[in-house]
Amino acid sequence: MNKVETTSTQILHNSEKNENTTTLWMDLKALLKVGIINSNVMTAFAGFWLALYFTGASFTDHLVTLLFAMIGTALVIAGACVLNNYYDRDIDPVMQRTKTRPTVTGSIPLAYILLLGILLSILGVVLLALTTIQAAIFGLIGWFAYFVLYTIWSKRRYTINTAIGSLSGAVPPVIGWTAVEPQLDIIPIALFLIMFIWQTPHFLALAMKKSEDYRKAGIPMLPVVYGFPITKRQIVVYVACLLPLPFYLYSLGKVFIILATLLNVGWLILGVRGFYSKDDLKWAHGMFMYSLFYLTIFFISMVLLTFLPVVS
Ligand code: HEM
Ligand SMILES: CC(C)=CCC/C(C)=C/CC/C(C)=C/COP(=O)(O)OP(=O)(O)O
Repeated sequence: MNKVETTSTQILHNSEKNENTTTLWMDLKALLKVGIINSNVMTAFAGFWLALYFTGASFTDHLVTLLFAMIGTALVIAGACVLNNYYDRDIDPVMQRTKTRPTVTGSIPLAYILLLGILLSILGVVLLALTTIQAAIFGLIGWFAYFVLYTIWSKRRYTINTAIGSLSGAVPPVIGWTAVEPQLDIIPIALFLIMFIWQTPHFLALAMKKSEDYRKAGIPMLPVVYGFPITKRQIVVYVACLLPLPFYLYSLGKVFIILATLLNVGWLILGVRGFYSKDDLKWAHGMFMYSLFYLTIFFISMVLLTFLPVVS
């Protein structure tokens, strides 16, 4: 084979290989739900950081703890997400949003996916146990709440599935805190409550957008069973319940309280406007996008504000 032919064959082979590599990477990202893992590790880090700050523990003395806590949290969440996708392999083909997952396309053998979910979960809990036993226990609680109480028990049966799923998503900040300070106090409890309440508007807005998909898959999300008006009311009530919660974090200072309250009031105004909106799906998309903006600003500002000379 002459030089030119070899080169062009190689280019073709490399581009196919590259495509397969990209496809495998995209499959793994979808399987692990990397977007949800990243943001849950962010809330776990905030819990970790605030534990250092309020106990006066040194950051440099806790570098290994930080590594085990963050990687452990990511792995136990990844394991739960992989097992959730494995369990939902019968309904995911029905929904536009989930039908390209490897559990549906078969691009990764199901046996490997099941094994991966189990191994990631075990490894994650072991790493958390290397910080404190309390962090490992909360990791197990989050895993159980997500994979057993939400995915297996409530997701396909009850509209309250979202509140049950929220128990799991509220655990990561507590994992981060207890990796440093096994004793709970008002700070991790407030972070748990904020995450618990935040998830319902975050998800119900999305459930409105995807309600036809969920109806086809037979999943009893609130907007599927009771319609948009009730869902909009629930979303606004939950957002209103966020208003008092930043005041439990008063020890973070006035700047944080003002910022967090502005975030809450902004979300509430956007929520109430939904009662007068002509385009429910556009409004729901705005509420969902605001939930991600809220989460990021809320948790990053908590950490950054501890660098202020005096947290006033
Ligand atoms: C009841 C609990 C929750 C439910 C039902 C839920 C559901 C969802 C769904 C279905 C999506 C769309 C994913 C897709 O496009 O395939 C999503 C996206 C997202 N969720 Fe949640 N979620 C919950 C809790 C959380 C928590 C606790 C966090 C973070 C701390 C979070 C962060 C995100 C992020 C960052 C995205 C956008 C990135 C992505 O699509 O991967 N969610 N959520
Ligand atoms: C410590 C620990 C394990 C914490 C769990 C953190 C976590 C994964 C929170 C998200 C919870 C949730 C209900 C996600 C949606 O699943 P879904 O099945 O409704 O989403 P899908 O339709 O996209 O599959």
